[in-house]
Amino acid sequence: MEENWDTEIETEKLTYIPNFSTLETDNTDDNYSAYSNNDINQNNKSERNFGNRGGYRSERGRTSNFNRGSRTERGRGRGFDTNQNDNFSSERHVFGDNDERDQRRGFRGRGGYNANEDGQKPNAFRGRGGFRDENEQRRGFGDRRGFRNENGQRRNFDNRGDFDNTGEGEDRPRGRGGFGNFISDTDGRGRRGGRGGGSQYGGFKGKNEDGGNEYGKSQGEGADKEEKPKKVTYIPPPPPDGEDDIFRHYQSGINFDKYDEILVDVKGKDVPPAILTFEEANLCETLRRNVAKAGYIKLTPVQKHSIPIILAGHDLMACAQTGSGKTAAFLLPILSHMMNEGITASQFLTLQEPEAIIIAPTRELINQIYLDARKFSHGTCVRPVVVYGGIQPVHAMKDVERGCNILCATPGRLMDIISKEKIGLSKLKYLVLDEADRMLDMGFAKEINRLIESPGMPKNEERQTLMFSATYPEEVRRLALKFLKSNHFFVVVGLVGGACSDVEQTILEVREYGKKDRLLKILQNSGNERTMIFVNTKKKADVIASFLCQEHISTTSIHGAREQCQRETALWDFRTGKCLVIVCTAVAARGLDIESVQHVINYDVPKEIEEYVHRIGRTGRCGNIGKATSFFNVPEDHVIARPLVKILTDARQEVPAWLEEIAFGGYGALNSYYATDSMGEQAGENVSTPSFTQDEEASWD
Ligand SMILES: Nc1ncnc2c1ncn2[C@@H]1O[C@H](COP(=O)(O)OP(=O)(O)OP(=O)(O)O)[C@@H](O)[C@H]1O
Repeated sequence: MEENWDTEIETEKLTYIPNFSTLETDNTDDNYSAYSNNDINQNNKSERNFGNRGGYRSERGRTSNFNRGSRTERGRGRGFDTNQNDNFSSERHVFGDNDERDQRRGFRGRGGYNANEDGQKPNAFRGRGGFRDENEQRRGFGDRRGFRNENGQRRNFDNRGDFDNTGEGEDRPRGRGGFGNFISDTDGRGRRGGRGGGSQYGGFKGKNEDGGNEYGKSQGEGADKEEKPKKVTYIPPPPPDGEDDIFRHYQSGINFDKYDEILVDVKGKDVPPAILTFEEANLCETLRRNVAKAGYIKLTPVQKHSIPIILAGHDLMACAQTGSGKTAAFLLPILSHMMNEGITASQFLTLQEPEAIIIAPTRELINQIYLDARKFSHGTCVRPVVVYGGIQPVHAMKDVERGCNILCATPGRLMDIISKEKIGLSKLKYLVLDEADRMLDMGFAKEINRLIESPGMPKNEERQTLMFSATYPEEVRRLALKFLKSNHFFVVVGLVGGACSDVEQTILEVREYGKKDRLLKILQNSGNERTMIFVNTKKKADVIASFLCQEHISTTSIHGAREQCQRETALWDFRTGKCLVIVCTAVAARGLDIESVQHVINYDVPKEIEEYVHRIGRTGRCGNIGKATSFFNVPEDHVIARPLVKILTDARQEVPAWLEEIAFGGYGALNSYYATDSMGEQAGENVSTPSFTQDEEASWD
């Protein structure tokens, strides 16, 4: 989690400035996930790709995509279609058989990669120059490129790398070279097969490595020993400036008014009375105007109860269902205070002392909160700033120096910027932990403790501490007390940790080997629904995304091993509808507010029930309805059966009998399940081992 800021600054060199308008037409930087490598791309965009022989076999052993070209009959004439110079970018890639599009295809049976659209100009891998044989003659990706093998010979996207899916669906990584790093063995051989490998920027680490390799720390056995830490050069595009963009919002749904029926419990003494309208909040004129422009007419329950408590200067822990407006519940009273009491931070001081610090666990979420803060403070003198991992630190610091009243930050970057004495804490009045239970659990507790103990941090009694989440496991609630005043309030809208009642939940019993087929059927039958698919590992996210691309479903992915630029592009593609499907890890489970997500699919059921609640809460937001489908693989997921049944029951959802039996039938039920599974097969035959272990995305920041 700790980021090596010095390294980044020392080697600072701006190489890439994305521009969303370009990104739409030029996908060069959103190559598909792990394969993508801006490192390579930015220098010579045409020289990237995938080996036509490095194959990805489908579950039944058919070689469909990333084909082994000349080696297999079926493979001939197939491969990647890229209409543009991108690889694996979400939408344009079609992996099909011969058709007109073949003209421009890379990775064809014999042809290399005609990177240019017109096929005229040979970029690296054109003509017959694709991958040849194992003696490395006439191998595509010419010898000007990286990807050496373990023996130091240059190798590109060797056919021995990549993905071979053996028969019954175990996505088993093999591979020694090139994009072997895509899915590599645990032994690390071939991982990141050499300099220039995709792994440094968004490539994969092996199973036992942790996420977020934004500095390209290469640790695998097969890693090039000379490899230096990579600098972070990404500068996110400036947020949109026009009013239309700043205030863009989606409509609240038909169930918005039903929020009023949810019971609210406020624990604490002398509770300030709830407000019923925005007028009662006594916001200044500019804030009121901004609230109206944002499309807010009526308060949600968490807003009704939290705003007066915060305005009265109290500490607060608030729990309300996903998508019910918690962000505005803390932003509006903080801004209102600032407007009434005045702000002090001034421009062009190297040490900025913000009045408010907001922390959230993921980069994308903190950015979203920042955009909300920017929206509500539009036209005022309050200046919100955002800092998070994966972007050029110098850029972030310069932005802070321009003046910072509200600092939105991920914890690691926050601690870095404090230790660099760019941010002082002596004027801090509000400390907000969004997704508070996540911020206080094992993943981030150390950072939060360090923050609280930082020099200058006002004591509990001298600052206002606000915590928001849809879930609060009991042990976290106990931990939270340490950071709150003793007379704090606890607002509970509905049930603590309850799922959003506007999401229709379906639990399907699916074994590991059957998940792909099931997923495909669901997506093929669902028309054009915007869908988020959650898996438990970064590797699997890419595997499933490539599988869906192969099946002509425009898909992108977001996870901790992708470069920040790619993560943001993926999210943008999904938000704008360029890709209808996004495959995600836990990194996208919390807080993200994306319009019209109709369906959440838990391809893997998460290990913790809280994450389940947050994941399915990406749909059914702000009174809109949504649905969530979860593939419950009994051998792997039985542990979560009981809390899952509770969540379903509390949300008045149907509980399948088999799930109830597993949840409450004890070992007997499980044993009988193993003895004869639902398909009537004998014990053991179908008990799959997980393809991948869950790789905790602890370093989200
Ligand atoms: N009073 C309101 N009227 C209309 N829209 C609202 C109102 N309050 C919030 N919204 C909108 O509802 C959506 C969800 O809000 P928000 O992201 O704050 O939810 P949340 O409770 O923080 O969700 P999560 O638990 O997933 O983080 C946003 O698009 C937000 O702009």
